[in-house]
Amino acid sequence: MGRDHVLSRQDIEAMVADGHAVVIFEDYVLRLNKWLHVHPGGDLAIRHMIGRDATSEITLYHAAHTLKTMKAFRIGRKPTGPWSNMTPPIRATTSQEASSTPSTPSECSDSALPEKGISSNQGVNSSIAAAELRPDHGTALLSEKSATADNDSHLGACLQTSSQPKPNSCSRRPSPSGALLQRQQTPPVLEIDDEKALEAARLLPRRGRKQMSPEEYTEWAMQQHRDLDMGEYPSLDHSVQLAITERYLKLHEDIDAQGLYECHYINYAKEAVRYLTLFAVSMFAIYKGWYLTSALFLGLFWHQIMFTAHDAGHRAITQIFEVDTLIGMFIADFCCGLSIGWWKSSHNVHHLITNQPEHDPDIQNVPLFATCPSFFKSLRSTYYDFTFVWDRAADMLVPWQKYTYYPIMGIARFNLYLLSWIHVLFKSSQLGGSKAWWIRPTEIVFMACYWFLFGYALLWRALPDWRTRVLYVLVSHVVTMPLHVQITLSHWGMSTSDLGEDELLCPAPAPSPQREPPIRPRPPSWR
Ligand code: HEM
Repeated sequence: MGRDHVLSRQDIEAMVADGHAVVIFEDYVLRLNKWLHVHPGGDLAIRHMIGRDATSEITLYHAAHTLKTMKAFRIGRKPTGPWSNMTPPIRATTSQEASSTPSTPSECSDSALPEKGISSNQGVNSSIAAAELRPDHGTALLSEKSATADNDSHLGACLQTSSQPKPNSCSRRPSPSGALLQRQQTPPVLEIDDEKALEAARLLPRRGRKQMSPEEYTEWAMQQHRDLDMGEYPSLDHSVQLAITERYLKLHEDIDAQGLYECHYINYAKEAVRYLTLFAVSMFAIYKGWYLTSALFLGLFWHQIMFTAHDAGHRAITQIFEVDTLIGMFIADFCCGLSIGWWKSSHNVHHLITNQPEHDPDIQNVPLFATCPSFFKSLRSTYYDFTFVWDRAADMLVPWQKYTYYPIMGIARFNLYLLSWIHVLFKSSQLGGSKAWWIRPTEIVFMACYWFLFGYALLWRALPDWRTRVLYVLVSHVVTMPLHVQITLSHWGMSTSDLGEDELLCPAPAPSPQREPPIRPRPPSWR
């Protein structure tokens, strides 16, 4: 079978079901099984795209010469017409949670159900799908199943996988023009076994919050968020999402035409002067014995220079993978003791699957903070391959998060040291070895240099006593707090609802310097 042979949707679905890493890129189907573990962008970046049209993501993240090499992975053409995204297997366990339908009256809402008994294993407002409660509660209730009975067919249609387009509609979100649009893809069919939970979920809106069990409350709160998003943001209808993509592309073209993507290296030179001044003042203060002043300026130096590390991590300075990674490594690992490899691997996943509680490492902070109700049930992180259990510590700490947030941000840098070392020492780096083989060993050397210079030469040799050393460490690290606050506040306040595979996650500009990779285009300005 030639590489130009058109594969049917069924063929592609079968390959995904058989565990093949298959993605769509432009008109072609790529099979990346052997590439997954050597991919310089990490295997998770690809796993989140399996069964999806990854044209935007691939175009955005790769250099022009890399894009040309993609041909080697072609196994055929995709069917003509727009590709309806499947749920990647890595998200399959949580896709049930994405199967929400608006709880406002619609053919799929409670009001469309028989008043009593809902008979239906099938006909539950899928909000309960997210009530995949903790196994230790013995209430992991939900399983995927096809709709069977004829009289439930409508309700079943409300709960189909997004990879199984059905003519029946679940979505009743208005289009920007105000017309009711039909969702082309619909969420999974679920079987609910536990009558109590079923009934509880059905009654949620009618009961006071205080009367709810923790599981009911969690489910209710998650549904509130989904409802809010369904009302606030553009319709999930394919044409609307496509229009958003086109507007992003237009924006990209305009920015490009105005030369705003061009990297003016002189600006980095000016930045460098600023960084070096801060560093020089810090060293001068040490020389003079003004230790806390020195700590203050060292903290300011770390705070400022990380912005350039961020650009380098996005390959946004020279656009050459090796050069930008080396710049990032010098700044992050050598000057600041933090792993750019860790940052790249987690930050790229963050941009590919922004603010989805199970997948985006940037919002996984239980037991210290919970940024959305999904964390109230124990949640497995696909990034850390670790379950964030909602335990007694979370029960105690999270209610106080509005008070603990700033103090914890003050010492957040210590956590970054820890994550960096865990990344370089214990994880077989999530950036695959092909083009990135040298990153991990170089990082270990650079980070060791940092600790030699900061830990030994500065703290141990240059400072007079332990009291000064402790104060120096605290002041220099707390000064960087605004950086952590800025980053976390800009993310944590945004929507975390998973609205399913129809939601646009990525606009599609081509690689250019000084630009952020894809984000969820959630600002209402697109309406
Ligand atoms: C689902 C599809 C894919 C996604 C989402 C993806 C994502 C990424 C990401 C996030 C990076 C890191 C960029 C950076 O650190 O600057 C990267 C780098 C890279 N990826 Fe992929 N990738 C995909 C498929 C592929 C394929 C099929 C190839 C095969 C040629 C490939 C080859 C590379 C290379 C060589 C790099 C290093 C940067 C470069 O040279 O452009 N990727 N990718």
